Amino acid sequence: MSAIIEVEQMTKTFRLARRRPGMLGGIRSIVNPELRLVNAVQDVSLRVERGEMLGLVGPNGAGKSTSIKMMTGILTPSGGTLRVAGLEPIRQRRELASRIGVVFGQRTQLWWDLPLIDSLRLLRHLYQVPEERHRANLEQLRETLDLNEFIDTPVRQLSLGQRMRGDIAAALLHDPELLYLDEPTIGLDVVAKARIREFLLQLNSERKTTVLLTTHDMDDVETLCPRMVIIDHGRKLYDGSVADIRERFGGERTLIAVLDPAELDQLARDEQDQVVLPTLPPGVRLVRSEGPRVWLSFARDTLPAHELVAWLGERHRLRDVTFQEPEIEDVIRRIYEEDLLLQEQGVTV
Ligand SMILES: Nc1ncnc2c1ncn2[C@@H]1O[C@H](COP(=O)(O)OP(=O)(O)OP(=O)(O)O)[C@@H](O)[C@H]1O
Repeated sequence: MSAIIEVEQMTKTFRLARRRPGMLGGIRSIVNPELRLVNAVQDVSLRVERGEMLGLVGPNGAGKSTSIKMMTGILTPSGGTLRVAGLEPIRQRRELASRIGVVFGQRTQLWWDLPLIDSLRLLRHLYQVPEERHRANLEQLRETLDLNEFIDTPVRQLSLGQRMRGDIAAALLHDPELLYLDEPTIGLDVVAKARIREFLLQLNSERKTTVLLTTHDMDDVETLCPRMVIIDHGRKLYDGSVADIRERFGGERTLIAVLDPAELDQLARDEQDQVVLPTLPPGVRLVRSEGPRVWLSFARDTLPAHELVAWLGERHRLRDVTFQEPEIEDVIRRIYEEDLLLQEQGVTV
């Protein structure tokens, strides 16, 4: 495989003038500004192979957008080396622009007052796409993104989901090898989100376009990205699969067992009329019961799931068992709230 993004120790420090209070302070701040440094991105190294779909996640202010802006040549890094599609983003910004597509979910690159189709035609000249290639791409994107019903509508009248589809089409008209998406599903309803995700999967599998997306929606990552990178306080804290992070920080699993109804009458009940199992292996808790169904919670490192099933099978007549993993959304929230990755890596902030 060959890398499309190679970033070594990318760093960005913003210098902000701190305003002193009061009128006199305001004047002093202009004459003799007191500077405050914001370490937005600190020593981030990242390698992305061609054809990958990578999710960049992290809490607000973590440094995701700043990282993407440096990788697209919009912002000059304070340190580190960057190569994207074999180019240096700042020095070869124009060349890079013709090789990558960028979508910022909160902003649009379309002309607000023009019908969508006019924007899509204008972009041909901006990116200098050969006419025939542009025509073929536009035709295909109209079809796959289902743009036809609103392509003659001015952009300002489009719904958020329609505008996002228009923006994605605009970013792909010049056949980029790499597509950056900054929060592509923000504010969209479930149907619109599903549509965008389906399209991105198709784009990646058919055209082999590399996709790098930032998102707060863990469903985006679970559906689209075999690999994710977690950034917090400007540092890369995790690089791996969603399954792995769930395994490491997922806390407790739940086993739902359906008992034989004939056995239910023989089991004790508590004051809420919930079934009480006489014994359970150490580390396993009965969380609740409903009819013949019991919910058992257990830490993934206390005992393997199959052993718990075998243990129950020896003592009860089981009709069915299913497992529930913690929602990835909850796992990630715990990681942010409890600074789990920062602590693990001994980072103090
Ligand atoms: N132009 C700027 N000038 C000064 N500080 C900035 C600038 N842009 C970003 N920052 C600061 O850099 C840090 C990282 O911001 P960034 O926008 O990259 O975060 P993010 O992970 O994209 O957050 P969000 O999920 O909220 O979009 C924040 O502390 C932010 O206030």
